[in-house]
Amino acid sequence: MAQYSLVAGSVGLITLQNPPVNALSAVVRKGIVSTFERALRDPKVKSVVICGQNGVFCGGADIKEFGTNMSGPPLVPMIHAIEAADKPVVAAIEGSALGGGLELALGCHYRIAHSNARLGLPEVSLGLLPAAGGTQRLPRLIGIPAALDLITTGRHVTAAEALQLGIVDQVTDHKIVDEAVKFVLSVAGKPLDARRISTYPCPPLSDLDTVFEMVMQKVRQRAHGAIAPIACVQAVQAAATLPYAQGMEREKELMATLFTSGQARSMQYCFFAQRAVSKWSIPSGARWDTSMPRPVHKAAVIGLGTMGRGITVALAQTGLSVVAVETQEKQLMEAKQAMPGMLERGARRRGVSLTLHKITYSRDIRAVADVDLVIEAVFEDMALKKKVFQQLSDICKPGTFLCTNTSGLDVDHLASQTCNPELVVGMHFFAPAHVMKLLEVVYGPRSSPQAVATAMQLGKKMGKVSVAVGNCRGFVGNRMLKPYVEQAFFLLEEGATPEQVDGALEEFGFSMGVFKVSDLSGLDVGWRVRMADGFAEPGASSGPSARVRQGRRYSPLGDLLCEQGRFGQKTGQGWYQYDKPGGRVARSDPWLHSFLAEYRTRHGLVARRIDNQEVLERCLYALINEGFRILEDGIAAGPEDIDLIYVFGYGWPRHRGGPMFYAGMVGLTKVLQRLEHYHQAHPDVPFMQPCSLLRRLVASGSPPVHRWREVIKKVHSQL
Ligand SMILES: CCCCCCCCCCCCCC(=O)CC(=O)SCCNC(=O)CCNC(=O)[C@H](O)C(C)(C)COP(=O)(O)OP(=O)(O)OC[C@H]1O[C@@H](n2cnc3c(N)ncnc32)[C@H](O)[C@@H]1OP(=O)(O)O
Ligand SMILES: NC(=O)C1=CN([C@@H]2O[C@H](COP(=O)(O)OP(=O)(O)OC[C@H]3O[C@@H](n4cnc5c(N)ncnc54)[C@H](O)[C@@H]3O)[C@@H](O)[C@H]2O)C=CC1
Repeated sequence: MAQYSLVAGSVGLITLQNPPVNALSAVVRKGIVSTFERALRDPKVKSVVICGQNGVFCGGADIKEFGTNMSGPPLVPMIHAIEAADKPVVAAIEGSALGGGLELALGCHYRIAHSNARLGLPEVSLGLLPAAGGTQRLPRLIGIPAALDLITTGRHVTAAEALQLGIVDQVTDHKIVDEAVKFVLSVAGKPLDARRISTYPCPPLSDLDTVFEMVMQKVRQRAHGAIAPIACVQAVQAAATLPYAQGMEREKELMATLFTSGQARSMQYCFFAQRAVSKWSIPSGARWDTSMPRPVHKAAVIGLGTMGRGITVALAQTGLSVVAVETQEKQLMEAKQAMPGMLERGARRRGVSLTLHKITYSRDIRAVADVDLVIEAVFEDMALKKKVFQQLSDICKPGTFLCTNTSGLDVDHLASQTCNPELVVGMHFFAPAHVMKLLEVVYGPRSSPQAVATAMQLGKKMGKVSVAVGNCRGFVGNRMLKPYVEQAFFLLEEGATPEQVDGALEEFGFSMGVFKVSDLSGLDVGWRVRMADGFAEPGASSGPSARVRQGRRYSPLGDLLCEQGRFGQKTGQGWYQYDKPGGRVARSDPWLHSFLAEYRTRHGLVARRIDNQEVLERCLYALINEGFRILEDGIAAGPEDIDLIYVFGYGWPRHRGGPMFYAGMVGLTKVLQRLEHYHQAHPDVPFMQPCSLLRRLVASGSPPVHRWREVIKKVHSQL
């Protein structure tokens, strides 16, 4: 709703009230319309201030309403009425003014912001565009280039930047409503014609066509198949080239296309999934709202290689004191040299000033004696990690949480090396750890609720999307990767090329295909895992039995490349070739193609033409099938957890909502049928055998993804 009061004798104060973010639900819109009409009618009222309750102006349209039959007064005429009023209207902005919230403010004649305010048009991240005049008013107010930047990226700006851009007229540190009232009294009687943004001409730009061509090209490249950013450019182009009324028509048309698209549904699902996973619960019964995290003031990182450096930076950025331990002098020196630059670039990326960081370095693990939490990031070697955990258990003060960044080793096994296994959890970061948003918090059977809660809270503080997952080989993300990569290898055996497989995945929306990613992270990583699992064996990659391991189909292709020293980018050769070791630009490698041809001949395989649909179905459905197994095993609490892990950790396109949501969009029956088809064709590939949970869901009528938990619960209760 919207509350109305008369203040200072002549100012109508409208307060949006819809906790927690004063979203513009039907009731709120109704409240604004009726209170505004009242203010206009009342002769005592000479001016109006619009503000939000509880320190937030407005978080925009009510996203929950999007999937429903929307009722109540529409936003566009409401904002027009405000702009057209003959009494001055000031938006008093504190906290967030986002989406429809900012569009409402742009309809006001003046905008005053508290210095804590964040403003933005984030609709693009929901698969939409700012369709309450945002695409038409913002370019008229701040110019085309700045408006394109804000609208196509959805980024939020601080009050200071908003002032600089000309979005707000004044920034204050004082009480926002008091300042707004003072301000509106000071402008009483001034003509309002020049304050109605819709009447402004769009600031001219020379060579408009070239500007839009270039922007469109850049946006298309970044979009990876998402349609909203492109529609955003088209809408701003309408603002630049058409009269306001026609621009509004174009905005509406483009919005209608986006609004009903599967992409918008997927992205809105991701928005709510992100909030849902923070409300974690685990099989022991521990939950986010009943488990108290312990404060962490001082942390330690053991091992300053690729991951340890990133984790140290991410911890230091939150203001924590960090003890960084590395046994190798050379690694320690390199880390000390690299980290200031990482911190500086991080501050720039986040738009904050670089503060003094409290990192101390040591080669001696005893330096961690007084910390509250340790994150171990030494080599992926169980024997070494066990030793480190034994040492930590001896050295650390009582109650210190001991966390491991292992990519997939048994967290419980590590916990059993310590005197207090309840203090042990996995904190699985993704490379580069100071940039990537995902954190898997891995609980073992003995992890205490407090340990899980502390790791989840620390992750949040570090700006991560933290997902609580159970302990199994590879946890959620890497476990699902195995069948996906395996299918990619099989496709090469059957006639595909890395270029084709990557091309199909990139067209689907991944920023990089599976082979390019392997080259980037190092082919030796997977090779070591396969050796540890007893799949890859030295000398066993050739010969007639090379393609069968442990009674199932196996492809030794990755092992063969590693045996040749082709580890990917780091060696300059992998599935592609690079201009030098460490090179970044993948080029097709004729050697690899001959190697594949010889391999097929040696094993009596006849290359066939494989279409992109088969590539996608086999790679993605194998991965999705494993996702169902993970749900069945109770390793992930729900499909949202898996989806966010893939969106934030593995480059799954957000506009496709994550693998489990995508399965629902494709149709569970179809996914099941195709898995059955591929399993029949490849009976020696266990990953293709449809999971019984998938069968169960199909038998229950393929409920929408938000209702899968009911079916999963039933499955678990019958175990
Ligand atoms: C047939 C075709 C017809 C086509 C015509 C279509 C007509 C439609 C016309 C509509 C035109 C309107 C255009 C428009 O205005 C579009 C929008 O405004 S879209 C919304 C844009 N806003 C956002 O994206 C902001 C989203 N929110 C946030 O970023 C953060 O929540 C925020 C920074 C505001 C606060 O962050 P934080 O303090 O960390 O809190 P949480 O994120 O945890 O949120 C708390 C709580 O609030 C819920 N929530 C937040 N924002 C919204 C929202 N806009 N709507 C609904 N609910 C929201 C959030 O889910 C949390 O609730 P939980 O219960 O905990 O999940
Ligand atoms: N590299 C990646 O992309 C990811 C790696 N991980 C995991 O993170 C861990 C570390 O991986 P990376 O950083 O890639 O390895 P890395 O090889 O780059 O670094 C490991 C570092 O640990 C140091 N070290 C070894 N023993 C030590 C000890 N006893 N005390 C202190 N330092 C010691 C080494 O000298 C080395 O600098 C592994 O468990 C790995 O599986 C997890 C996610 C992603």
